[in-house]
Amino acid sequence: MLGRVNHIAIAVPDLSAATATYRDVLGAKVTAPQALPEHGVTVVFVDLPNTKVELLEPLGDASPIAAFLGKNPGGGMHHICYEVADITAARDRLVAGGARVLGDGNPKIGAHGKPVLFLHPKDFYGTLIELEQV
Ligand SMILES: CC[C@H](C(=O)O)C(=O)SCCNC(=O)CCNC(=O)[C@H](O)C(C)(C)COP(=O)(O)OP(=O)(O)OC[C@H]1O[C@@H](n2cnc3c(N)ncnc32)[C@H](O)[C@@H]1OP(=O)(O)O
Ligand SMILES: [Co+2]
Repeated sequence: MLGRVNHIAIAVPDLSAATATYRDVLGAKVTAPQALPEHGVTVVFVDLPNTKVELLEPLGDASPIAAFLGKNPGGGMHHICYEVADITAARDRLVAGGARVLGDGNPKIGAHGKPVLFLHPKDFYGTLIELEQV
């Protein structure tokens, strides 16, 4: 069911500072910020030879990552995104197996313009999983 790792996400308190660190200290290529109000975050992507790193900061006062940053004020690893070929088939298989799909269970369009879903971290060894249909 799982394909490539599409991205590893790091929640940060200050996206422009984190962008500057990845660009200037780590010498990486970083995309321009993308505001995603429907997801309550602003993101940038660090382009790497074999995957991406997503840096994200809260957007608006109902951000799903606010509590995470409250517990990790300096930032921290937030989620891993795996690619899947058929996100509804993956969701149905996961739900049948007892996994919790977050939100209303229907895929939403993510930063790459593709359908995404999130799986509860408590079902996957303390790791928030995002699935992206490619
Ligand atoms: C889609 C656009 C973009 C893209 O790539 O295209 C993105 O990736 S946007 C990413 C931001 N959106 C989301 O994260 C949506 C899914 N997340 C959620 O629904 C919430 O963040 C949730 C439910 C995972 C946690 O919400 P919250 O922290 O408010 O709830 P709790 O405090 O009750 O947390 C429950 C429990 O889980 C632990 N937790 C929370 N976040 C994480 C995490 N990222 N990784 C691991 N564990 C996490 C939290 O500490 C609580 O544990 P407990 O032991 O009970 O204290
Ligand atoms: Co993501």
